[in-house]
Formats: sequence, structure tokens, C-alpha cells
Amino acid sequence: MISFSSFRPALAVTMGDPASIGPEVVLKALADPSLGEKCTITLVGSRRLFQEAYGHLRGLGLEAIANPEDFPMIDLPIAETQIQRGVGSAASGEASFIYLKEAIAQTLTGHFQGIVTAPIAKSLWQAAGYDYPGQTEVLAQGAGVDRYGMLFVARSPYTQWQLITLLATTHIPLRQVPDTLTPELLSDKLDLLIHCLQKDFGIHAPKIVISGLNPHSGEQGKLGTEERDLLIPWLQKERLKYPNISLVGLVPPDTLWIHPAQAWYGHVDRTNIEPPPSAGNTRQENTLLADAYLALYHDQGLIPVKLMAFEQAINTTIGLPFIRTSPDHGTAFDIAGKGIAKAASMKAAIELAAELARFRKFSQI
Ligand SMILES: NC(=O)C1=CN([C@@H]2O[C@H](COP(=O)(O)OP(=O)(O)OC[C@H]3O[C@@H](n4cnc5c(N)ncnc54)[C@H](O)[C@@H]3O)[C@@H](O)[C@H]2O)C=CC1
Ligand SMILES: NCC(=O)COP(=O)(O)O
Repeated sequence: MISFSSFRPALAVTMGDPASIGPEVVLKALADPSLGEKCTITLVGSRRLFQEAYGHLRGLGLEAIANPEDFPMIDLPIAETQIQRGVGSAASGEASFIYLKEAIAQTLTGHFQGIVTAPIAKSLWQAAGYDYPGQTEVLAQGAGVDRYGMLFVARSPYTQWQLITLLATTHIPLRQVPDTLTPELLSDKLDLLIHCLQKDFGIHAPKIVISGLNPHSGEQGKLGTEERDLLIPWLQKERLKYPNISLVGLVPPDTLWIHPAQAWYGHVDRTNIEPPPSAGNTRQENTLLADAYLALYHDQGLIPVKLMAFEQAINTTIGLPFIRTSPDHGTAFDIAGKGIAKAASMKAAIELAAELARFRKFSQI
């Protein structure tokens, strides 16, 4: 019988936008042979463009580059002659969309337990006629789920502390954020987060810190009314719903990241920050160190995550029937083909996908 430690999940790794740093970070990440002990990998993209990227990077004198011929490949020869390294186009957007769709289709038929996606450019999907805010929504639609979330996971290289951040809203204009933050949406996101922490991370009674929206969490209505009118009443109801889970907040968004940053860099002071009672926090919590953080909008969560963890952070889609991870960075057309793209986040994304897929297979929840 297969054991927890011997199970190697099958993962599909997409090429992302073929004109971007996608092929480079994939081939750099796969050069680490230890990945082969954790999972089996199938590449999804253009064989020809993977081979060209390999030849180009080797030609630059780089040695730690995996040969794409050493991996099974789902070869999708889309618009290959129109792809120019470093120059995104409707053709490269089209190709990246088809790679993702094929990876989803094959995962749904049971070929893979998870998908690791290299980056795509949303604007180039638009140019190619695909009207999606990002890969997350294509994955959710393909899987037939309407409740899903964008979660960022990063392990500190200094302390091994793990930063887990869920975004309540994602790729929408800032001015739409307050109206989008309904109690229903917030409850959906919190439910997903709690379920994911329990099922995928084995944290059964998590502590979750929830951010305010306005400066100083609204300062009792003087600097914004969303906390007073919406967020605090919502949180009080959630505390009744989840009596065994510590829901801390609403924490002013500027203060929230101090303790996580201290834990990340290894300077933890557990005593000096108390979430202000005026912001609706009734629990006696003397630290903002938590198992996870709920940020209310994209940049509220991702500025601190990328500031601390640009090379480590992983974007994972929760709520899907399969695992999906991705590096936190984008297409970086400005450096594509120069051989200088860092692959640590892509490698971490593959490792996390393998870990989550293994954990999910053996999870009792
Ligand atoms: N998972 C995904 O598919 C993501 C896609 N994007 C897309 O990427 C495109 C570009 O977005 P930007 O905001 O410019 O972010 P970006 O992450 O592509 O680039 C920001 C800066 O970081 C550098 N950089 C990025 N990745 C790097 C790496 N691995 N090694 C070294 N330097 C790296 C770039 O050269 C650039 O200076 C957009 O179209 C966006 O939608 C952005 C984030 C995630
Ligand atoms: N900022 C995160 C990001 O852009 C990832 O989006 P997605 O393509 O994974 O939906």
C-alpha cells in the first residue's frame, strides 16, 4: 500500500506566457533533482518553445537548466512562429490561455492531482479575446466552483515561520472594493480559509487576524464607516459561528503587518501590540501573530507579502477540487531571455503543490 511519504503526486506544470520568463523559471526550477522525489511532473506548453528556451539559456552559459526532453510533455504548438521572447502579444496570450485550459481538462479527467501555473499577462488574454481577470477564475470556472479564494503562502528563510494570507477581493478596481465586501462574500472567504487551514495545512483550531479597511479601522466612523456598519457586526456573527476559532480584529491595516514581519525576520516581540478594542476586538490577544491573515483587497495583502517574501511566496487557489499553485511574480517581460529571472518562487510553488496534494490524499477531513 502506498504510504504518505512514498506518494508522489502527478503535477502538470504550465509554461505560462511563452514570451515571458515562464519557460525560464520552469526549466530553472526543474533543474533541482530533489523535486523528482516529491512529485512527477508533466510539462504543458510548446515543446519547440521549451527546447528553444533551453538552448538559449544554455547558450548564455547557464548550467542549472533542466532539459525539457527529460520530462513528459503535453505539446501544444500554438502560434509558435509568432512568439518573440520578451515581447508579449495577443499570440502569446492565446498560447498561454490554451496551455492552462488543457492542464485543467487533463486534471479533471484524473491525470494530475495538481496544476502549477507559470505566469500569464491578463492584458494579453484580453488582447486574445479571453475576458478573465486571471488564471484563478479560469480554474474555478473549469472546475465548476463558484466559491474559491486567492491565498498566498510563504515560508521565511530566516525563521521558517509561515505567512498565510487570503485576499477577500482580488482583481477589481480599488473603487469597487467597499461595495464588493458584503457579509456574504466575507463569510464565504472566511469559511474557505478555515476549511483550507484545517484540511490542507492540518491547523484544526486556527487563529486568524482580520484587517480593517480604512485608516485606523475607521476610527469609530470618523475615517470611514465600513468597519462600524458592516465589518464589525459581520465579525461578531462569525465569532458566534466559530466559537473555537480565534478571530482577531479588525486590526488597523498599517499595524497588522508588524508582528508578521518580526516573525518573518526573527525579531518577535509578543507583548507590545494589542488590537484596539475600539476596532471591535473583544478577545484578549496580546499578539498579532496568527496562522493566517485575511486582507480585504489585493494590495493590502500583497504589498507586505511581496515586500517580505517576493522570492518565496506562492499563490494558491483554494476551493478547487484539485491543487493549484503559482509563483507570486508576473510575466516580467522586461527581463525575459536575459537569464536573470529567479526561480525560487516557482520551485516553492511546485514543492507546495506536491505537499498539499500529498496532504489532501491522506487527510481525514
Ligand atoms: N501568477 C500570474 O500569472 C501573475 C501574473 N501577473 C501578470 O504579470 C504581468 C506583469 O506584472 P508586473 O506587475 O510587472 O509584475 P512582475 O512580477 O511581472 O514584475 C515586477 C518586477 O519584478 C521583476 N521580476 C518579476 N519576477 C521576477 C523573477 N522571477 N526574477 C527576477 N525578477 C523578477 C520584474 O523584472 C519587474 O521588475 C501583468 O500582466 C500581470 O497581470 C502578475 C502577477 C502574477
Ligand atoms: N496578483 C496575483 C495574480 O495576479 C495572480 O493571478 P492569477 O492569474 O493566479 O489569477
